[in-house]
Amino acid sequence: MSRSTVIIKVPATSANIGPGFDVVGLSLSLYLTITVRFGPPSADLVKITYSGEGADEVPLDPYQNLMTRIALYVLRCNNHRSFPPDLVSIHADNQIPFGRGLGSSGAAVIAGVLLGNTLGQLSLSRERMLDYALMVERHPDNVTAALVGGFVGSYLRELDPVASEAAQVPLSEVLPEYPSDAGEEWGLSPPVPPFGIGHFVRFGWSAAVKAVAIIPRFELSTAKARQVLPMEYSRKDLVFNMQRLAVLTTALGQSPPDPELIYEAMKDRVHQPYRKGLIPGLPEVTSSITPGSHPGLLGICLSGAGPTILALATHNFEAIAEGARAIFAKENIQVDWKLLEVVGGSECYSVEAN
Ligand SMILES: Nc1ncnc2c1ncn2[C@@H]1O[C@H](COP(=O)(O)OP(=O)(O)O)[C@@H](O)[C@H]1O
Ligand SMILES: N[C@@H](CCOP(=O)(O)O)C(=O)O
Repeated sequence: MSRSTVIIKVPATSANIGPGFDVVGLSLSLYLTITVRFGPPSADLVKITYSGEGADEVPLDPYQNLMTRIALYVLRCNNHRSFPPDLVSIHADNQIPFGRGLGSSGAAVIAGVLLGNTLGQLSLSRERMLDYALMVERHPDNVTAALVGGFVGSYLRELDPVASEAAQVPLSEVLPEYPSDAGEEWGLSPPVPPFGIGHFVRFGWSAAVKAVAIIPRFELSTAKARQVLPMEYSRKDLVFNMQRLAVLTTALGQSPPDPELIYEAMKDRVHQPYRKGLIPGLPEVTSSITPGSHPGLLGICLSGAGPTILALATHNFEAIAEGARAIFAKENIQVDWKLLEVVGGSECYSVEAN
């Protein structure tokens, strides 16, 4: 009898929430859902299919696809040479748009780690799975929120020199682009993650606070949006952000939420000012849509590396989204918008095979 079908469900995330660059993340109600089917052992390569976002552009070769490459990385770190012979197919149904600042790659990384854990029957702890994810996605905000869910703050532990060196391995070595005709020996000894790289805490979240995601119809890769950031910051700008982040992490859990406090606490001087050249209309959206002009709004910022705008609000969602749409329209940018809930973290469960 073959193993039960396994479902892996990973939420979208919005990172930074204004001042918390590379520190805070929020899991949101759009999902990457993977269905993993098993059957009689065979030498055939697993068949990958996609539906939804990115289906027409994502590689379906398991040695090229981000999710299955990560699963293979986890397997090989745990002495499994390849995908198990009873793995028949993987279907990914994806609601998270690519390259928009809603954590599609973070979700794919977490899905890949959970997949590797399932395929190898490894029983990794949640903390250990985070170590694997952080070897691939080096900023913890998206992957931690996608794994554990909610409004989450995280830091990377300072590692001892040996562990630190292991964690600095170039991504191309952690995740080699396996050639499709890769032999058995390819990538057999990948760098195993040090233990306890990432640490996190979940903050309170007021049930009254919803997320309006205003999603421009263009992609911006996170790598490109990180290249425009400076290497150094002034003390003034760092203090500006830290003061706001300290207030924000508690303010978003208070009932009723205070718009005056939150609007100011979602301002940022560490990443948004440098990204405005990549996202026409960004400064006007974040400065002219306010709790005064749009009652119900609490705060507004870039979602992750952009170009999506995240507006946190208690009501008046459509008017807020339409206000942003009008500003982007002046820049000839079309947008879609979605009202999202803050949700729990990733799930992995078995269902009866059919
Ligand atoms: N479900 C997925 N399966 C495979 N690859 C994915 C998936 N989701 C995202 N990716 C890869 O990640 C890229 C987007 O990553 P990134 O630039 O970090 O943007 P985002 O803000 O969406 O995370 C996509 O172009 C694609 O190559
Ligand atoms: N802190 C990162 C977050 C990137 O998030 P993504 O959803 O755009 O991948 C950054 O701001 O670069």
